[in-house]
Amino acid sequence: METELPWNIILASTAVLAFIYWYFTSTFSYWEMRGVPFVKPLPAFGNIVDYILWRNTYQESCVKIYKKLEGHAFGGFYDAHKPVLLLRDPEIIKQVMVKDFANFRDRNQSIPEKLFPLGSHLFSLTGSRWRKLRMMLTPTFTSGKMKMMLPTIVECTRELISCLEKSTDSNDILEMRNVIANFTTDVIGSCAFGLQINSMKESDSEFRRMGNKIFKPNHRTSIVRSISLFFRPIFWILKPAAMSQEVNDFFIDLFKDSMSYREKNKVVRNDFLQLLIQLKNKGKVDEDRLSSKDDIHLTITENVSAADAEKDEPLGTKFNLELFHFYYGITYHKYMVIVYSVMERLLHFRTRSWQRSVLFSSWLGSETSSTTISCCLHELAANPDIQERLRKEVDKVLIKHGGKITYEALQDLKYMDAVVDETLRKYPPVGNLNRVCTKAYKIPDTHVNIDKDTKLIIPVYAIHHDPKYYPDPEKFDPSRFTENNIKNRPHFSYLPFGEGPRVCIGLRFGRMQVKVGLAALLTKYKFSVCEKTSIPLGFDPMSSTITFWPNKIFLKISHRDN
Ligand code: HEM
Repeated sequence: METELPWNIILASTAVLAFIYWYFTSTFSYWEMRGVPFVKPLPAFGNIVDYILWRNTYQESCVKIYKKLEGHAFGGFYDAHKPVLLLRDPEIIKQVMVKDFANFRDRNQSIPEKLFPLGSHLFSLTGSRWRKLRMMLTPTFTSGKMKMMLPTIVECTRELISCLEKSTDSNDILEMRNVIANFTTDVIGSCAFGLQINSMKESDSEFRRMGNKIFKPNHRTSIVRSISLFFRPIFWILKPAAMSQEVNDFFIDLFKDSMSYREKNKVVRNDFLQLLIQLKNKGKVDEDRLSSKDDIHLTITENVSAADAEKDEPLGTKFNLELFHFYYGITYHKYMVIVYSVMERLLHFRTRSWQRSVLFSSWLGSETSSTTISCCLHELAANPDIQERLRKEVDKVLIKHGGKITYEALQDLKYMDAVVDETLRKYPPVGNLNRVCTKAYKIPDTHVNIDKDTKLIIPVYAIHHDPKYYPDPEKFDPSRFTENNIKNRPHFSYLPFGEGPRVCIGLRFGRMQVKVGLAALLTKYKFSVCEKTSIPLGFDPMSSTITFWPNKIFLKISHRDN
């Protein structure tokens, strides 16, 4: 008997397939129609197939796109099916990040607050609300405040050094990413929670375990991330496990207990928690005057029209916390989120000016610092001559400053500055900067118009590895950062902390933490490569679109004189 073809099913399936094909390719003429050079996309995956399939990081996908656009100042590509403009030329980058900042004020990280009221924080805030918070925050990042925090960080190095002692006796091989993350966790514990976490001794501490739940790249967050590239609402529906009540409650209780302990026992320390207590009791924090010319770097120089200023909404009670990073599993500014949420819960009902409390949370950016220190140790181990030169400098400077790591001693570590700069060049923890066009814009001297809401990428990692600016880019060479060599490069070819009014607000805290950690380690220990060290260093493809995690960094550690 002849079976009848199920035409209705065939037609329905064809329509569904046609719709899917249309959905994933309908935007693919976007750049061609605007006369913008672009990289040919693959249906559905656009130009980031390797990232979506976890074959490389987003930064590495951008390197491939950057190379394909060689010879162009900018060009288009597709994030799955979303058109994105990639900027290559330092002059255009400067134009977007500084000169015409008013047209590109926001990041592409904004979150619909109605849908997800806890999603606002300095990194993701947009428009006038971002500007207002940024202006409030800036005075808390002055060199005066940094100087005040330094002893707390130095204190944390003692634990690091003493715990490594055992390993050096037996010439152990250590996974340095983990060791350094313990150190930066201790810094956070101490500066933000006023606690001695002792992560080195108790690497399975609850504090660490909860932190890892949120920030470490994992399969769940990576799956959510990949699927939501195709269909955005998935992002809001499939919340990664990190967003659990357990994690929130843990940090909130911890913070509450530390605060009430201090108040009851009249304990005073130079840290974030102290500033929070000040805020709670006085309604404001004593602000430092801008005390150094560098501080001006952090202030907003953007011109604000009177109309814009009038539109300023108060941050108000709607101004809630950053939990967005939980969703993407972004390892960006570790623990910042925790403090945001803790402060929200604690202060929301107690003080009308609670919203100012978010100022201090931004002080907490340790993931980027721990990536920087561990990548730097990796390079120092692979380049023993550089390690030795740096150690000699540290010795000399410490002798000059009475054997103490002081703020002034850190300023004298000039070669270390070059080593850190070179580390941040080769391994910029934030591998791509992003902006979104907030007001339609014509790229100067071209016929190209950028539509409002277009996403822009500044591919920091790719630029830092472009032989045009950094010959032999895979070579670790701190001499690239002598005054002369810096002058000979276009300014916007080095962007580890971003640029313009949205430059990293914690850059000084980050650098200070990195330099203190390195100085303490080098005075005692020597690092060398071993059979387990992977050269070159690879990256975890599950890293987020913004930051990347290096793979494990195995190094041999011994006493410096061995
Ligand atoms: C080595 C350490 C660090 C690196 C490499 C780094 C890098 C960056 C980069 C590239 C940006 C984006 C800038 C842009 O879009 O132009 C950024 C933004 C930001 N960083 Fe950092 N960062 C570090 C440490 C820190 C620390 C220690 C904190 C806080 C204490 C911090 C807080 C922030 C905040 C709040 C923003 C958003 C600023 C805004 O939008 O106004 N960062 N960081």
